[in-house]
Amino acid sequence: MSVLLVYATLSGHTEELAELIKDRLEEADITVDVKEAYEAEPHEFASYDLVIIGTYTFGDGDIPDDVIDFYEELQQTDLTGQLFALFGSGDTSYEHFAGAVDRMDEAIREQQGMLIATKMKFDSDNDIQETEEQVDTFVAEILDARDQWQVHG
Ligand SMILES: Cc1cc2nc3c(=O)[nH]c(=O)nc-3n(C[C@H](O)[C@H](O)[C@H](O)COP(=O)(O)O)c2cc1C
Repeated sequence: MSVLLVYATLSGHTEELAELIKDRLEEADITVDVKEAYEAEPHEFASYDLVIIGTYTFGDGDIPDDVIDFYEELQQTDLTGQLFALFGSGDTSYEHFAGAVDRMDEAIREQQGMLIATKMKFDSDNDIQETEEQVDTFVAEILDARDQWQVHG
């Protein structure tokens, strides 16, 4: 079973989350390839059982500039049968908390991709304990859905 984890970060929160998620998955003997969004290509998704995408949010709940090319390409890719999990770092003081995660969710659904876990939004104000608890919940849901990966993998 193999996972592609694509992330984008500006100040490091999403990168930290990506590392925690990767570590937890590797502890469960899952191979994880990590790429930043600017170097990832949606046409590679089909080589993986699961694609995890993590993004921060910029502007007014928007996809950040360094994710735009990846996002637009994803919007033009047939994602039928492809499995995803989504997470992102944001700040609850903004009107659209982690809005880029919702934009990504919409794009994946429009292209017939499927989310296997509840999308996870992390508040950058959270302390490490709260963050680790959320990561554990997110990864547990992904691991619980492993049967679905095997069907598709
Ligand atoms: C100009 C600007 C706009 C932002 N807009 C939003 C927003 O609309 N919603 C949100 O949840 N966070 C927003 N943020 C907060 C970042 O998404 C948040 O700090 C996040 O943790 C950054 O992740 P990173 O450390 O991986 O770069 C904004 C930050 C900046 C600097």
